[in-house]
Amino acid sequence: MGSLASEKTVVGWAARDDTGHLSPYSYTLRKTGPEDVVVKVMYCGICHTDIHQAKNHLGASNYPMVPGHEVVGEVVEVGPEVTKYRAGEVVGVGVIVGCCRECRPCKANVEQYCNKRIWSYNDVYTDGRPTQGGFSSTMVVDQKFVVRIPAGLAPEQAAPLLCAGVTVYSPLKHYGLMAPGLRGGILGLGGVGHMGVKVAKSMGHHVTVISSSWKKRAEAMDDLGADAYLNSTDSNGMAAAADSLDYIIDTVPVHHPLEPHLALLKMDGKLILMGVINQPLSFISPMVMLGRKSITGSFIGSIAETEEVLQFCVDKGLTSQIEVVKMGYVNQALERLERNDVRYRFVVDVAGSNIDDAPEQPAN
Ligand SMILES: NC(=O)C1=CN([C@@H]2O[C@H](COP(=O)(O)OP(=O)(O)OC[C@H]3O[C@@H](n4cnc5c(N)ncnc54)[C@H](OP(=O)(O)O)[C@@H]3O)[C@@H](O)[C@H]2O)C=CC1
Ligand SMILES: O=C/C=C/c1ccc(O)c(O)c1
Ligand SMILES: [Zn+2]
Ligand SMILES: [Zn+2]
Repeated sequence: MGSLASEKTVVGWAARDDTGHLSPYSYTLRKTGPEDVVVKVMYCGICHTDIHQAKNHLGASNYPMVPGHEVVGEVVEVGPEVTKYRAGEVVGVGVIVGCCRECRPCKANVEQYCNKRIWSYNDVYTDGRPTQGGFSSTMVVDQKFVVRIPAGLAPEQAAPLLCAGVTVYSPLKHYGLMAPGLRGGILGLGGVGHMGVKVAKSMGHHVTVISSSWKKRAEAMDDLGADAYLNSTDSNGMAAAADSLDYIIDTVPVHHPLEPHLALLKMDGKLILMGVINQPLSFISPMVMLGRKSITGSFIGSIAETEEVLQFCVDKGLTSQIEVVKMGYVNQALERLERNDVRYRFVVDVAGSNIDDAPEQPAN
């Protein structure tokens, strides 16, 4: 309880420019405010968005930038008005750490859609400081944006649920796509996609993985439990699967054609875009008109949905498939993620990496 007497200096691993290379960086955290929770980071997942941001794919990156938004840690201190958490509890932090609390999305508890949302990194907090993410020893976060990690979930397992997990859960819930027996497609079998297979299977769906090669076929079917597998470059297989899916969760992080995937949808089917792509995607209008199909997008999930997906995973005994690495490996991990060489999520063991001892690297 109580607030820190002074600002605390911590070490995070920051990108200094659009090479996206991370190196140790010292910065100060704000003093613990009345509603703040101080989180000692244990684990942080690596999402493809961390590459987009560190490498400035969206043209809005500010440096130094400490990425990381799948954060699990231990509460080490709370502000005097914090009611939800106590020191010693294991908690999670995701993509959003602030919102206006007054707009329609905020009032509807879908604060991720608030136009005044504050991102957990590459943003500016209400006190004017840059926000910094979870590849750091410590974060200070408003209790509203902190979730409890339920008993029965290992902290490193929980990390990918805070972005990848809720990102697939939220649109399935919102669009009424949780009913058993639905036929779903997961386009792009990476961090988000593999959670898509697991969550959709747990809802009782028939799940087809749509991948860019044959490489992941055996693991998709045998390890993740997918029911069918399509290689999007196999036009015969794609044609045979036309008009078969109720929805597709599209996680591809680069420009790609939509029409071959729209053709897989049944009447009223939904193509749900997840990938952050800074170039226009295109399709001819009959591809959606002749079948009343929809193309939509979805952005992570709310804090309430994050709590729900964590409990959903406990209840269903659902785990993420992760490779745990130390912070010293983070640049290799980012490179491997970018070249599609991870099954399926890297999680950095931040607490086990002694990052406070690392000498700071000069900015380039
Ligand atoms: N909307 C939202 O709220 C969220 C959006 N995202 C975004 O979703 C996208 C996917 O994220 P994530 O799952 O972490 O990414 P991953 O890199 O883990 O997975 C992406 C998958 O897309 C496929 N792919 C096809 N072409 C490429 C390519 N050229 N380079 C890399 N992968 C390719 C691969 O699957 P295969 O081998 O099967 O073809 C790959 O495994 C990103 O753009 C990310 O920013 C992430 C989280 C939340
Ligand atoms: O990984 C989570 C963030 C996703 C995201 C979606 C859209 C967008 O414009 C971003 O900058 C990030
Ligand atoms: Zn993410
Ligand atoms: Zn708002």
